[in-house]
Amino acid sequence: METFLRWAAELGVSDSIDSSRSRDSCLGDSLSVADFPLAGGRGLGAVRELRKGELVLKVPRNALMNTESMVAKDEKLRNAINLHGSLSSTQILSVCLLYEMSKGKNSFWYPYLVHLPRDYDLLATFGEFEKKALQVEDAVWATEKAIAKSQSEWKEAGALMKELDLKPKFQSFQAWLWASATISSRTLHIPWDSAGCLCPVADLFNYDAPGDDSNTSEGPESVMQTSSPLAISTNNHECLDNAEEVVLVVETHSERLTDGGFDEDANAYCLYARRNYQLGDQVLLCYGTYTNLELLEHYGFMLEDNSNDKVFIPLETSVYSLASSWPKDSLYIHQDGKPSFALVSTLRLWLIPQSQRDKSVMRHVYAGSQISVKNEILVMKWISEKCGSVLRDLPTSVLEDTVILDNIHSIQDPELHLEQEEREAFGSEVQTFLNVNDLWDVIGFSGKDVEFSRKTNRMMCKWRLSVQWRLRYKRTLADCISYCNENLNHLSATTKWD
Ligand SMILES: C[S@@+](CC[C@H](N)C(=O)[O-])C[C@H]1O[C@@H](n2cnc3c(N)ncnc32)[C@H](O)[C@@H]1O
Repeated sequence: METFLRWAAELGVSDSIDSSRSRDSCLGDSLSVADFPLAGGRGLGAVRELRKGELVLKVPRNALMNTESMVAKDEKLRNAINLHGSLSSTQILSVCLLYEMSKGKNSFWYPYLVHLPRDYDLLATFGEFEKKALQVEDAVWATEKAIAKSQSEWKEAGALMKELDLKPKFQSFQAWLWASATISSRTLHIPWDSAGCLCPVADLFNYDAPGDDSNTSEGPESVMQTSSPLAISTNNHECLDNAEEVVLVVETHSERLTDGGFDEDANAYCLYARRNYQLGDQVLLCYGTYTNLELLEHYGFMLEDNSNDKVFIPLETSVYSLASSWPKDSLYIHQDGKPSFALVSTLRLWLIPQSQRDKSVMRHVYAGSQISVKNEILVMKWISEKCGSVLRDLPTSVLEDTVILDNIHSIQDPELHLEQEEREAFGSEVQTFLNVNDLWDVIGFSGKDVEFSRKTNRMMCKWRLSVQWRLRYKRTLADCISYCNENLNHLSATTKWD
């Protein structure tokens, strides 16, 4: 890491206001590399108090790794790419990255490349077992789509990789998955290439979800390359009774979701503090607004506490056609269990007989007000029953998933010795994992001095992510049922007095 930080300093990467001073490391004045086991692992910590909006890192253009900068240093690469103009800019960047990796120590970016992760947990890298462990149809489908997309992009890029005479290991699908995951999870946005750029040192910032502070942040634009689908709103639910307020929330949320960008005048990537930090705090970057499934797809992790998470429940086609005023993806349940403004409004309308959908009813619906207590009871009952039926149809319950996560933890813990009875009590999913990986003997060893293979470790990490994701999904549905039931109690009390 020291060699890398010295190399970066030589290129002008700096976390200091006085970037003219020559230094042994590009960090140390504002930031340092540290481990944050509970929030992204390796990341950047504050070595002093940082003020919101303050410039914390500058990476000059000559350090950025993008198609243009790689091609400029290599004529063979330039000529080959010119022959394959039909590939997307992301495919070309992936090939360039693999080509640069294949140069080993001869690559200009070698000191940076050796510190890239070896493995990723993005959906496209999931095997059959981990994919199935997601359980929820939408998530399984998103995984299949991500895998199929990677495969077809890899095949399309095959001719260019052959042209470059890459060694077979750099042409393999495994290598392609690695390169495209590196690009998906680490590139920053640049105006001149839609594939973005790899930005040494700046790609060590871990993720902070845009929260309440995002709309008042004074820092410049946010930066991560992967498109950030803007949420309709993260907290519009609180505005149920005022449709105008909802519009305001949507607008302010979409205003500022970023913490830096390429500065033409400075000819450098500039990163700013998105809030105040104390000495030792992890300094984070907002890559955009993502649900947990999107975080898994583009970055290979999820957040237990993600105010941008959304749970979609199956709705009748007639509900969607009624919801023409709201996009389909606005009909969801917030992570805290509250149904979205659009979902509640649409159901209010859907659950009232067509003959009664007059102007005054429509006005109530669009203003976010309840139509009548009777209608509101139907809405809450409907949502609660739907969530219940989704939960019942899934192969495991919240409790079973909690036990499976504990089992995964025990299997991963090198210190823990599992007694025979404990092993025999494993459920069928854990047993399948142990069978597939031939691990029954290994987990019985005291102190587990036998190490798992890299493949087993990777599979276990992805499996754990799948279980965490589906458990979070189920908890949201369970919280939604509680929310509806509370409302129902309140509404029935009201009707008693009517
Ligand atoms: C741009 S890199 C950040 C630096 C990265 N931790 C490293 O060691 O190189 C993005 C990756 O960091 C991890 N990450 C970032 N933020 C995270 C968070 N809040 N929780 C868990 N993992 C996170 C994910 O693996 C993600 O794909």
